[in-house]
Amino acid sequence: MSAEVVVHDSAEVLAAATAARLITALVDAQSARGTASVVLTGGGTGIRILEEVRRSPARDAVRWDHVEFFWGDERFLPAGDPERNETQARQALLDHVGVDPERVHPMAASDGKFGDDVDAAALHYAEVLAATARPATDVEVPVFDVLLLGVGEEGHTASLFPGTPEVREDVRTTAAVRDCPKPPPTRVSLTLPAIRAAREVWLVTAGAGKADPVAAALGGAEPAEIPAAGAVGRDRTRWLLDRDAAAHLAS
Ligand SMILES: O=C1O[C@H](COP(=O)(O)O)[C@@H](O)[C@H](O)[C@H]1O
Repeated sequence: MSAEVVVHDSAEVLAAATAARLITALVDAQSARGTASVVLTGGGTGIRILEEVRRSPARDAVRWDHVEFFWGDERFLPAGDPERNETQARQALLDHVGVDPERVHPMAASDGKFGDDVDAAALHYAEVLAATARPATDVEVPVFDVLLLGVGEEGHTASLFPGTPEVREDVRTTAAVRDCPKPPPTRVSLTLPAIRAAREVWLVTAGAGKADPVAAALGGAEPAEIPAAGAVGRDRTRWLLDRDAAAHLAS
């Protein structure tokens, strides 16, 4: 199944249009199944999308207390640290809509019950995912309706970086990641098998610095070299880009 590519004029339009898509996808999932399940991403574009959802009057079409929230990756920092993806997502959206705290599933913080043991934190998140998995899935994760991902300048997605053992992981659903080239160095990430279990994977990125990894991923790069190339959904894979990020795609 080939990926869909949508190019918007600017990073602002990309964020607003993706927010509109996300609201619609959540409403559609709730109409079909009662609840919706979304995996959030960090990064500049990912958080801007959540801010656009917050600003949209259409956000009230979503039953936010019937949305299950997960994260694709987390920076392993103390709770409430401004660099944590969870902190940023809460400030951008989750603190402003009526979420059910029981349905919000952040990855552990470095001052939480596992202390600074990032392996234990990653293992625990795999257990959280398995606990909400449906029996029908072959990978022990919930069937995510939409899994949002960013793309790094070197091709990373979630916290799966090029040339690392974590991007080659083919059994476990989460990984502890150390020595990341992008700070902070210690993180927890979903693995590619967990990402590929989602119904829809949306890779959302903007800026000229992303043009090379985007072109490489869509040109068929090996996931071990460009991890974003390995992020595909069961039903749909969407690349949502601004013009700068799409600049090196063949027209
Ligand atoms: O560190 C991270 O970076 C990526 C990409 O972020 P961006 O600011 O370059 O868009 C993001 O996808 C990931 O969740 C985050 O932890």
